[in-house]
Amino acid sequence: MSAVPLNPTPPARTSELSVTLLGATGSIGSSTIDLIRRSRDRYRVEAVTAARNATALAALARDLGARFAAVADPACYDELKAALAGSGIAAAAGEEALVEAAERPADWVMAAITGAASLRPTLAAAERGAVVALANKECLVCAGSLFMRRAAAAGATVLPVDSEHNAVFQSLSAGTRADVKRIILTASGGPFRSWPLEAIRQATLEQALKHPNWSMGPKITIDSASMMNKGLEIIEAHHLFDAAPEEIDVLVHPQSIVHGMVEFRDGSVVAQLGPPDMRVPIAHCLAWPARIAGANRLTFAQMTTLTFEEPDEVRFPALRLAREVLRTGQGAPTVLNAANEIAVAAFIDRRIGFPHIAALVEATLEASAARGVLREPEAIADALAVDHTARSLARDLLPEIAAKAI
Ligand SMILES: NC(=O)C1=CN([C@@H]2O[C@H](COP(=O)(O)OP(=O)(O)OC[C@H]3O[C@@H](n4cnc5c(N)ncnc54)[C@H](OP(=O)(O)O)[C@@H]3O)[C@@H](O)[C@H]2O)C=CC1
Ligand SMILES: CC(=O)[C@@H](O)[C@H](O)COP(=O)(O)O
Ligand SMILES: [Mn+2]
Repeated sequence: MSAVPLNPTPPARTSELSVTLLGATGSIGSSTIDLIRRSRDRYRVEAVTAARNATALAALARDLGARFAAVADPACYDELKAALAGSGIAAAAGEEALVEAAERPADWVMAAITGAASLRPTLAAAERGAVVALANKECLVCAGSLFMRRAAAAGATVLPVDSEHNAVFQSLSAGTRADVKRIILTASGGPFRSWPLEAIRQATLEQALKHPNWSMGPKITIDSASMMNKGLEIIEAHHLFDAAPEEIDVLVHPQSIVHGMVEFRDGSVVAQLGPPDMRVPIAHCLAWPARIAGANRLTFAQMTTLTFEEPDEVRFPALRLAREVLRTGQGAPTVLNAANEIAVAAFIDRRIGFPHIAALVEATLEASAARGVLREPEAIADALAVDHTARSLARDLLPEIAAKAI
């Protein structure tokens, strides 16, 4: 294990930090804005982005005094432009507009667009040497080695926002990297943690969207229910902390109070605890290496139990698939992520059942291997080409998988 996150050298701070929020209208975006609103004199908002939520984005841009607002969907441009009329805030639309938002000169960029769509804008922020608060994990699963290499070459600072990785980042500072024995990511286990396999197979969309502890966007909430989220997080930890797969363990911890731990050579285990509120890790990244107010405090006296159990890869096959693609390497993680995005969208659209999510991912991995799609991406364009091919393979396989009784 070597020393990452990248360049943990505090950025030069002026009295005001300029920030850009990629995915401003989402769950992470809202939590970040809540923190910014509490100390308006400390932050200046450069740019904000969304996918299609133009009216909400315009309202945020006006309220925060942003200079630039962009939506991914060109069809939403007119709505954004009209909602920003007279504000002096520039409006833009399309994939390149998201990259333009990330390229604008903000000190700190929150990367909170869902999915591999985040890759190009997040990389654009990293490549100009910004401090990147990385909430999005799919960009590392899609192209982690390339992303980390290019961010390092540009002198970017990548701060992990994902609660487990933020906890590991904080815990790592208790020792030297050479003395780290293992990294432990905790998992809530999701809404189906204690369900028998037969019941999980019948799980509905409404049941899958009921996360026991965290309030999050729909895609990550479904990933938590299938435990694909933890699989993606193993791959995320591999890239962020340069950790070998066997150095990363997962423990199911239904209370979501201990977010991550690091075990050192001497037997010491250092953990970060906090309420299940993303404002805690976001505040850590926003002020790093200083500290600001984040969320409500933990009340230890009201905490009756903290429990830990091994994850079950039979009831949650997505975890096994993520471990397998990490061993396979090359383009396999890219395919896993792309197929999972297609599968989750299909489940949300009620086109497939819950167990078909992992089944579609597995079938797409097999088809990709058979067609030689799993080659190592040597450039971001290669990773995006693998992502593209995997998505069309998954779409082609979808009717056959949906018809299967699992
Ligand atoms: N929520 C959480 O607590 C946590 C989230 N994360 C990660 O952070 C990221 C964001 O999650 P979350 O905030 O929950 O997601 P949400 O669905 O709540 O928000 C996603 C944001 O990204 C925008 N967006 C979605 N798709 C695209 C696209 N294709 N192109 C451009 N913009 C897009 C949305 O815009 P619009 O509103 O227009 O749809 C919205 O602003 C994910 O990668 C997730 O895994 C990690 C740890 C915890
Ligand atoms: C808040 C956060 O970091 C999520 O990734 C969370 O961990 C999801 O919960 P699960 O542990 O159920 O996947
Ligand atoms: Mn997480």
